[in-house]
Amino acid sequence: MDSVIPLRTTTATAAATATAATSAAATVRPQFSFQLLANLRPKKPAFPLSVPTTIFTSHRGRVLPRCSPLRAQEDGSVVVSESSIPEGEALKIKEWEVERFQDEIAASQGIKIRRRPTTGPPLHYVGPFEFRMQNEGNTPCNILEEIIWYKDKEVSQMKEKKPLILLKKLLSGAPPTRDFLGALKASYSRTGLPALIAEVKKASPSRGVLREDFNPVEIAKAYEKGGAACLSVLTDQKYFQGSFENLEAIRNAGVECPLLCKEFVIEAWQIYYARVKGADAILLIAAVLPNLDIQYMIKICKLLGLTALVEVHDETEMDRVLGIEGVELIGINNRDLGTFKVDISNTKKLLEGERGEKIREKGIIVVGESGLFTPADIGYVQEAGVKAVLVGESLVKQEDPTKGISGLFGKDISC
Ligand SMILES: O=P(O)(O)OC[C@@H](O)[C@@H](O)c1c[nH]c2ccccc12
Repeated sequence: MDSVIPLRTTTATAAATATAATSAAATVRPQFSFQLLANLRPKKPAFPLSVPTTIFTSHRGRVLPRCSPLRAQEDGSVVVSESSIPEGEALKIKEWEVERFQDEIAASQGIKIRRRPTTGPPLHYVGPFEFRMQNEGNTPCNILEEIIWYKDKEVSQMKEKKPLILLKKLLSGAPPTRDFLGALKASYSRTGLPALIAEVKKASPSRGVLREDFNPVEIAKAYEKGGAACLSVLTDQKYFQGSFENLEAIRNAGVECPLLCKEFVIEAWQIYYARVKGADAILLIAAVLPNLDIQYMIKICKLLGLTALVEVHDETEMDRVLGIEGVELIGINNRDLGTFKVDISNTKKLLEGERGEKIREKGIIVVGESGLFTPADIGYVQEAGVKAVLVGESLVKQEDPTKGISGLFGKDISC
């Protein structure tokens, strides 16, 4: 007898349904079968909700059996034949379904970035040649999505080398973290100007290499001397030429400023890893993380003594983040990480009216991020309501980054 496998399932039901897939021939219909989930479904999904049968050919780089166990029916449904799905493959299918469910929750919150490709690269054969065809499901919609897909694979490999249990052991003897938020507040009261988070960044996908003779420790020391309240250190290797070694080296070189680990966090494991490598704060990007993930990650940060800088770029993200408990520090990125467009009036736009009111009521500190080059830019975002700024390019490019800081603020801000 045929049975229907719900394609959108919760984690709890995944294992049970996987067993169903192996034990019975089943008709797969790409629909919700739970009321609760139907409410979460976005009105206009950013990607097709139907399940492409090609997933069974390849999934997350792993090639599944080529003789597909699926047969298309006239009504558009797909029959899964009983004998041809080994249990391991059925579990992979379930895993895929759970991932799609998570993508749908994210999409319902306006998040366009998918955590992984929704279809594996479909294979086509012409004689002895194998072609990979691009489609919407296996092609990143923008650079941010490309980074996240790469990060997902990178983190899985890193986790295998350093499992959480090992990181927790390493943390038991780690020195305490420094107060990132406290340093920003103290600097603002001391200077009356937005506190500076100066960024140690060698390159970026939008600007290429910013500095050839890049010595992270020297740059960090120069920033500290110039009056930076905190530092931000890029740790992404592939797209920003950063590293965790840089973070560790700066921390071990006697720099006292609290350090922000500038990463693309998608899993809690990365927060533990950043802490082990000497971070005092970590970036959480709202364009990538659903609300529950942000809330849960903020709790982990508090547990580890880290400050969470939650980054937003538009009104939807700001409204989401303002509804999350425990947020103390919000960064407004003037750069759209999908298109690279920079517009510093974005900071002003997101702090106007009721949003600004709510931020003040909650005592949240706002950081103006990206595209700040002159004292006029600093004045503009301060006027808009920020108490801190995050600056990379305009400082890292200077021959002497210490002088770069006085140039940026129009005066010496060191103590
Ligand atoms: O170099 P700029 O334009 O001064 O920008 C610094 C910082 O805001 C930018 O590097 C940044 C902001 N959010 C990010 C998220 C990931 C990587 C980088 C970023």
